[in-house]
Amino acid sequence: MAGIEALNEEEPGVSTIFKKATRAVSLRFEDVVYKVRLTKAGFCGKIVKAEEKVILKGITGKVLPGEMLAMFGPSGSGKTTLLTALGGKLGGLLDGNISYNGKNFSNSMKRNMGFVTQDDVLYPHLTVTETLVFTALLRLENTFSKEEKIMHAESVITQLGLTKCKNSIIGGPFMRGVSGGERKRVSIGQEMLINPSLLFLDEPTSGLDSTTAQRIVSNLWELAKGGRTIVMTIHQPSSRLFYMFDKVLLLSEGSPLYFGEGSQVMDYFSSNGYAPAVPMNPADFLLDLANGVSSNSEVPGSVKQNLVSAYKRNLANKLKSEVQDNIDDQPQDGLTDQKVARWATTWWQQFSVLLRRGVKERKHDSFSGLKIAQVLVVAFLSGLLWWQSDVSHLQDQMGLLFFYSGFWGFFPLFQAIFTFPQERSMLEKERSSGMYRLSSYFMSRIVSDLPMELVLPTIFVSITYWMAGLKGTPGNFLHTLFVLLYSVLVSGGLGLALGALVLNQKSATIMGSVIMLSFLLAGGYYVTHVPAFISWVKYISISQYTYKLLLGSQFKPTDTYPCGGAGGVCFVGDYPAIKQVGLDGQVLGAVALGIMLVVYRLIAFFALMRIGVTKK
Ligand SMILES: Nc1ncnc2c1ncn2[C@@H]1O[C@H](COP(=O)(O)OP(=O)(O)OP(=O)(O)O)[C@@H](O)[C@H]1O
Repeated sequence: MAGIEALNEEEPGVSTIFKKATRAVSLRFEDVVYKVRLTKAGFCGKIVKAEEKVILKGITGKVLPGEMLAMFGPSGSGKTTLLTALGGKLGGLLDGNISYNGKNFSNSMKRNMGFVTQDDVLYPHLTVTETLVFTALLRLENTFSKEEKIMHAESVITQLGLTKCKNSIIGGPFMRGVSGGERKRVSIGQEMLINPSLLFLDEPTSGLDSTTAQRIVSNLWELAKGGRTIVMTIHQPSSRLFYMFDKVLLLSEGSPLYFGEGSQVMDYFSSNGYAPAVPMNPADFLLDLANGVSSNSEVPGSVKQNLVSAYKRNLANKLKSEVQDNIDDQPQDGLTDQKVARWATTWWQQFSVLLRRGVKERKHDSFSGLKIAQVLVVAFLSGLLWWQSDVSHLQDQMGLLFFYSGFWGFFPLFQAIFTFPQERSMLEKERSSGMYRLSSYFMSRIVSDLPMELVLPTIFVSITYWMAGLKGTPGNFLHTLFVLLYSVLVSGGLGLALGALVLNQKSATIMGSVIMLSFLLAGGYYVTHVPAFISWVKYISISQYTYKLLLGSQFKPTDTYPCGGAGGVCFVGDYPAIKQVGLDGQVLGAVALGIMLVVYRLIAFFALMRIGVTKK
């Protein structure tokens, strides 16, 4: 392992933390079979055909503390599926036994396990240090002080060779940030922070140059030698990487072709009549075999068939008895779910860390110049159009109030509708690793979005109200502003609920437009004589209640407006279009909006509960 030492010399500080695993975990899996049901939808989405596809066809093996297992196989051979199953993240039609120190997957195991997915799920605007510090604050137990948690994050930065880019942002598709290799190391660092006893990694080296790949696998090798159990999928590692793996699993179309010592894999295939014609990288040779390519001039199908039969003949039973061996002699750490608290930190800690992280991540987006410009342009334009209108143009003033309810129905709805579809993968990743409660995440998200939600409509009303010459007393102004802010929160809640229910930006946007348009049409401004069979829509219309409350903020039934010419006046309450909506029932309108405000948020919360649920 001279290569590893050389790399370690380059990185002072390597191995100074987390030398040993806190817990030893032996992972055993026996006859793991995974099926999916493929459905074919016919007319109107009706399922006309359902068939089962077997993705994993009886995989058996064990990985002990201190060992590193690499899973090889062509694309689509089932590596990620097996990794996900072993990581306790796969439900559905999964058969066979998977045990961790002889026990089923549990909360205590979840807290001791790291899982690095193939795609890096990271916030693009946070720096490397911020990303790791926030993760440390959320994932490390309260036996560490805040300063110690931050120190751990910094040690991981040093250990993974990220010091040079620690203050760079992660970046994203439209924003230059750290390199792909550095991003991958940040993802691994997030898992290393908790000093996991069991670490799963899905293609940690894909897309990286061989030196960076070597560095990452060396780090993992070191972690394994500290008593951890490491399982990874990997595509075509170089030969020097290949020999770092203690154990190797070769898959082809879901069937195992080999499981055992990495150092013996070439001998095994030679003894079965498959040896490379020229010296070559063992990983390339294994991949050729799994693809049915051999120098033995056989037809591809028969190579795979022969190897599957050879596995059944030579390895299947041997492995099963090895997996059963010493099954009761597991590392005993006495940790049970009863002894391990479900969460590493308190609700309040989670809330405040998530709030700070959310504000940092979204400050660019929330107060983007474009958004502010959009609101300012519309505000000044409507201020000019309604310039110094007065009660003699009652219909115009009603039009402005209805425009308030429409614009501030759509705007917050479309701000909020993207929230959860965009956060879905982050929520999935973090919730499945038991990082925080859904309630602390949800509350932090709502609170961190509040400033933007409330500041923009306040600016808007402050501009248009005075330009348009609405009632000039502070009381009337504040009344109008509060009604509008209240309605903004309700529309935002509807957006959150739709986004959380559908989790798809496109569908949620279409649904949002249709619903908001229906609310607007039923708002009482465009049509006042609605047939009885459809008039119920107004009772669920945010626009109708907002419009009613806005009218109430400006007019009393006994207010007068000029009518009939020659100095005649009429009561505002008798104006037909106002009479239809009614200035009475203001409290009921406010209560109805209040109910919607709560209900929409509850719907969003319960809809999110399905995200990141892991198999127990
Ligand atoms: N839920 C599912 N429904 C249908 N097919 C599925 C499902 N999950 C996995 N598969 C199929 O199972 C096979 C194995 O997928 P998997 O992602 O595990 O392969 P892989 O070896 O990790 O591939 P890659 O190296 O490209 O990541 C693929 O053919 C995939 O399309």
